[in-house]
Amino acid sequence: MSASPILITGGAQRLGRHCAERLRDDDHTVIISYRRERPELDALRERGIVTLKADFSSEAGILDFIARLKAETRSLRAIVHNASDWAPDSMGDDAGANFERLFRVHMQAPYLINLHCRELLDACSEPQRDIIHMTDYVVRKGSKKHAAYAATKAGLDNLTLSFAAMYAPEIQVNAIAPALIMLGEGDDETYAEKAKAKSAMQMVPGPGVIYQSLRYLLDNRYVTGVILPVDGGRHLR
Ligand SMILES: NC(=O)C1=CN([C@@H]2O[C@H](COP(=O)(O)OP(=O)(O)OC[C@H]3O[C@@H](n4cnc5c(N)ncnc54)[C@H](OP(=O)(O)O)[C@@H]3O)[C@@H](O)[C@H]2O)C=CC1
Ligand SMILES: Nc1nc2c(c(=O)[nH]1)N=C([C@H](O)[C@@H](O)CO)CN2
Repeated sequence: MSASPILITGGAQRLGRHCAERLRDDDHTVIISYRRERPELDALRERGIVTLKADFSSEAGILDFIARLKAETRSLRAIVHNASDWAPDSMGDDAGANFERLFRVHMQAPYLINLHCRELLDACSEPQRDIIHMTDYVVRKGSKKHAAYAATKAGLDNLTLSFAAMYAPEIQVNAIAPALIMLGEGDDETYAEKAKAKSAMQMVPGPGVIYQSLRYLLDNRYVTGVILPVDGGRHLR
């Protein structure tokens, strides 16, 4: 079992949960952050996954999480910035608040956690330490309905390059840029067919392809500053 835990933010469900469970299968110690308590968290706790509550919608909330993370562990093997809000653009009075909320979870939280938790990665006794940002294919093309989401993910994309340069050679910093991986609960067959048609592979692969990508980055000592597309060939359509 690796001595230093791997942190996955937003690990209570979907891709983050899948990766947390697979990391436990691969004998890593794991810490996840969650925003909302729910019964499903108990199964993760029963597997020895440490769950820390976190709300990244304010700087104070981000800094409070960092303080509690530092009280929980003295070192980290890796940090996976997975927490995210796929909120559509608002055209009403809350457009600014919507943008700010997405800025905080997609950009300010990774930025402050990377800065304040470098010491935890440096304290890891293993030769490789990683930071992985979950971005999105949409960074390349923008979005008519999720412009704030795409812009703040683009900021996270760029932070990958800055932190890779700042933290080399001790810490590797990379991003995974997915396109459609999992459908949402409310997505019907019509949406699914339209979404599948957007990529050359024409499929909804499920979270396994993300864990394969995370595993590649965690196991490769010579990759940093890379944005790894996992998008079924969206750019080919
Ligand atoms: N699913 C897909 O097909 C795709 C996913 N991605 C990216 O991959 C990653 C995982 O996707 P997916 O599993 O669908 O993500 P989810 O939409 O399920 O979000 C993951 C978690 O983020 C947490 N979260 C959201 N806002 C905040 C906040 N302000 N503070 C703290 N936590 C917050 C939520 O916590 P809680 O539930 O406790 O409120 C949620 O469980 C994301 O970064 C996403 O942008 C990119 C392209 C496609
Ligand atoms: N935080 C999230 N980000 C994204 C999600 C999601 O469910 N949560 N889903 C998508 C879509 O699958 C999109 O890629 C379909 O084209 C994007 N980001």
